[in-house]
Amino acid sequence: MVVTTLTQHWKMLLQRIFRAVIMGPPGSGKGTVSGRIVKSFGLMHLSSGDLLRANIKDKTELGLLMKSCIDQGQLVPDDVISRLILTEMRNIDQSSWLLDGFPRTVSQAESLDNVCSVNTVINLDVPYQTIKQRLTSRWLHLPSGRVYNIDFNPPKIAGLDDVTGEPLIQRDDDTPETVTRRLKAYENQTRPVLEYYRSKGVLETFSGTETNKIWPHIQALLSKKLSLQN
Ligand SMILES: Nc1nc2c(ncn2[C@@H]2O[C@H](COP(=O)(O)OP(=O)(O)O)[C@@H](O)[C@H]2O)c(=O)[nH]1
Ligand SMILES: Nc1ncnc2c1ncn2[C@@H]1O[C@H](COP(=O)(O)OP(=O)(O)O)[C@@H](O)[C@H]1O
Repeated sequence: MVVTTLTQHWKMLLQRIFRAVIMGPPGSGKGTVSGRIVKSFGLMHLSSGDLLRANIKDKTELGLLMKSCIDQGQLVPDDVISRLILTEMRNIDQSSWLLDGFPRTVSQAESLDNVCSVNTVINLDVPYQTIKQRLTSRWLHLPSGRVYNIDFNPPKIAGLDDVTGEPLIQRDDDTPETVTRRLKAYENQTRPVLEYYRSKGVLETFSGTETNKIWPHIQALLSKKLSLQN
């Protein structure tokens, strides 16, 4: 008897390449939902924030240059992040993928469009008040990007990653003042990207305050879209 896991099942269905983007303000649950999408559907996951933090941790020239920008709650320059992401995408261009945190400006969306078109954009619409509460209790496993929350999904052992047992950190840009600046940047620079994708007919918005309530709707949408395209 052939036993296939759920992920293998979706990988078999994903013979044609499916390209998705997940958007939403800081703390809306992009990383959390991405983890679930990867687990359920086997898409490759590329997170611009994880990539930037890996560069900072490794003290690359780019990381050192971008750190102050990120710590001040500003977006890094379009040309820098577009080059970084589009280069990384070459490693996964034979697979179906999910971009998390990119594009964040209309200019970045146009750069992506010059390379390929996106099938679906998942937009997490979570109230700012909910976000502010979540981010002060976010903990991160830097090497993997796994996120925890003291209230929502605490690690099994406080301060340690469930999988590796390595220490968790709090992000320098998760202070209340910096979160306010990041929300302003979202409002001014990223919200127009939603309109950009809405006009292309690929935007799917999910509103709510709890990831566990939003997730079944995202799961249903992706099951439908992935079955339809094969
Ligand atoms: N209380 C609560 N926290 C959540 C929920 N969903 C995600 N989180 C936490 O909120 C924080 C931000 O989520 P994350 O996925 O990192 O958001 P991102 O910044 O959009 O990638 C993390 O600490 C998550 O563990 C939820 O439904 N309720
Ligand atoms: N596409 C992007 N364009 C510009 N800056 C970015 C981009 N992605 C990430 N950054 C920078 O990295 C920071 C952290 O991003 P991310 O981990 O996606 O955080 P968030 O939890 O705010 O969604 C952003 O506040 C910004 O400074």
